[in-house]
Amino acid sequence: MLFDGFYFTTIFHSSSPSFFFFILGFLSLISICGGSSSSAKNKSFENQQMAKNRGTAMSLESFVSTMAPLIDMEKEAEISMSLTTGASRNIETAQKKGTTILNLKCVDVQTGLMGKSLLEFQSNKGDVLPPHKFGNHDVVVLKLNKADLGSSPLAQGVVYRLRDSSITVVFDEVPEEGLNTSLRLEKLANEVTYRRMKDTLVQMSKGVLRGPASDLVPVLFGERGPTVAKKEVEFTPFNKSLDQSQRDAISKALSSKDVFLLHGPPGTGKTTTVVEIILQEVKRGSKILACAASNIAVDNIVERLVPHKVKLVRVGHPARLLPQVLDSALDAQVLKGDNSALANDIRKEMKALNGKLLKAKDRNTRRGIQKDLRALGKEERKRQQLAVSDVIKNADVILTTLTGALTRKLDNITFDLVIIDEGAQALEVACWIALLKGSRCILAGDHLQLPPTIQSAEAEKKGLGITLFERLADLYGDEIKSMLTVQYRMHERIMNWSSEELYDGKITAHSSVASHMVYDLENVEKSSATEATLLLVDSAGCDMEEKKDEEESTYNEGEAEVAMAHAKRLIKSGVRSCDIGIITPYAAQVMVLRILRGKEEKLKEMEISTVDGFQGREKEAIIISMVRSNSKKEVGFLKDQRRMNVAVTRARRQCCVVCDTETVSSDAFLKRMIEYFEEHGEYLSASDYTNW
Ligand SMILES: Nc1ncnc2c1ncn2[C@@H]1O[C@H](COP(=O)(O)OP(=O)(O)OP(=O)(O)O)[C@@H](O)[C@H]1O
Repeated sequence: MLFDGFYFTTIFHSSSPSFFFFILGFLSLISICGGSSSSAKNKSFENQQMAKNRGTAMSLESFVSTMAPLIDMEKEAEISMSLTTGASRNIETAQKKGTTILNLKCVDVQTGLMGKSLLEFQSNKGDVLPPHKFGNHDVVVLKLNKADLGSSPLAQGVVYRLRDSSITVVFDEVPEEGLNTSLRLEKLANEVTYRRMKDTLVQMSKGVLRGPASDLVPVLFGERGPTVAKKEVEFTPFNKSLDQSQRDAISKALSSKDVFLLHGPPGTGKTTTVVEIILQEVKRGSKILACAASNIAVDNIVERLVPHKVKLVRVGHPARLLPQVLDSALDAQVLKGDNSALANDIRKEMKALNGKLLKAKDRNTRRGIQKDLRALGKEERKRQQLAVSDVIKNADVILTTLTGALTRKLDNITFDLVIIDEGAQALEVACWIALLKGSRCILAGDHLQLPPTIQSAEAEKKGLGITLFERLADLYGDEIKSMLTVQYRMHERIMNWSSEELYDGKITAHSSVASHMVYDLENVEKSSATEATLLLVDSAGCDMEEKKDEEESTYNEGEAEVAMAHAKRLIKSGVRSCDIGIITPYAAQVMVLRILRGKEEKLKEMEISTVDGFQGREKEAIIISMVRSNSKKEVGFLKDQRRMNVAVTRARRQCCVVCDTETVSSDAFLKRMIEYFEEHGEYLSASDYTNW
């Protein structure tokens, strides 16, 4: 059974992709990016986006009053998608929607992640899990399979690992009973995130003008212009291989006194540059809060800082961290501290006293023990808090997700600099959680890739999706922004399409990648499959119409077969399956592709994902299945230029697009893309694969 295109169908009403501007206190929506016209080739998207408009400044007050209801809308939209409090009151419906996984058995229990319990679940039948919307780091509850809706859970945990046939969840403790029976997992709406954003808005409406960000707030709301050091800061790089655009950006960042935007198109070393900025700032004696919207982006920075022996701490739930950064985790460092050892001794003492209390018969003795226990409890909490604050105070760099920055552990800690990576993928309100803690900020990102995912179409329409990065780029333009211009991922033919369409042709390919080919990879032979850099496989006229599943999500079985066939050709020429990725805008198509992959042992390691799920990643060879093929020539959200930009730029050495050119060419932007592939790449008919 196929099912819903998940949120993508509901979130992105991209038949008219639009960006919206605020105008002084009133929410005024001005579309600056409607459907492309056929003569739009030279009208760069970047220019449209960057149309400088100082009139778009928005007051703090109007920001708060506009965002508060939008956050509520977004929260409601997320909750209505979840089972327990949402509209779907039936467990089978919830499984269909993907918010519950029924009929599970616990197949493994392990201890790890600083004393937590890792439980692995598989389907009772032992095969692939049913289609679901669970993702890494989601908060879930475990229940007996047959338990009533609304019944209390056996335990609440965090998703740690997801495989096609199993899901591993981290719990604080192993549930005492029920593990031997049939179980189900329910995904919870993440209300904490919304609460934290609302708390931040409240904070912004009150005392920010006295807080650490008091000088920053007026600049970010356009009341006062940004300032820079009189003399551009010179520096000796730690990373000797930085290119000129990276050096220029770092110098500009170090010279900025309040705000700087690092614009990093795909593969241009944005994180490399962020890491160098952090190292330079630490050298200057700054205390830095480094954040990103996602855990993985935060961990990427941690991983790259560790070899430089920076005093850093990663704040966050251990289940959400990459295993390789666990040593940097706050919990791990706290355990090593003196105060933590003391707290531990106190807990032992309390355990012994509790034993005595159970045996004590005399009232006075009992009272005395209880008094001691209270005092020890207080001391234990104090030592525990001290252990945490010792680590935080000692660190030069604290790294956490944006929402993680609201933890009590960071209360009253102020920073000289707040750095936000993936700044163009974070809600502005979420950015403010971190920004309120510092007097200066640097945002890194690319507003020409996909923006944050928004569940509520209405909230999106009313401007929730406008990122701070985008807003500041509009407000101040190049005054506060530098773009990285050398990319280290793609063959230049793959890059050129993106560079011309979205970045004014300003990107160049580094010589190490400019002409690299699939057949240059170890053990890969030259063949018709590996010789192409760009490959267009056309399904027009091949009877491969798209279909809709019962929840109106789109898939295309014919195209999926063709994408698989191309992957098999690559593997036959020696390409490792882990070096290939198939991406598609539609989640229903992901399911079709995964079912096909399940039939082929040699394709096991090949990743299949939505485009949105693959942002920030790369593969040697990428196969894009566009799905849309219909007589009305509807292309839906394929026409969002940012989504196609992300899709194509995931490829290092080969990008293969499988599509119905007759359908997708109805959109001018996609038509130009098809023409580019035809002109600079190879063209095959889908029938060349089906008759293979
Ligand atoms: N100056 C440089 N010289 C050589 N290689 C570089 C340089 N800068 C970045 N790279 C390499 O380019 C690759 C991408 O770098 P990085 O991960 O910093 O990019 P990014 O812009 O953050 O990526 P994404 O497009 O996923 O956002 C990495 O392998 C990195 O080592």
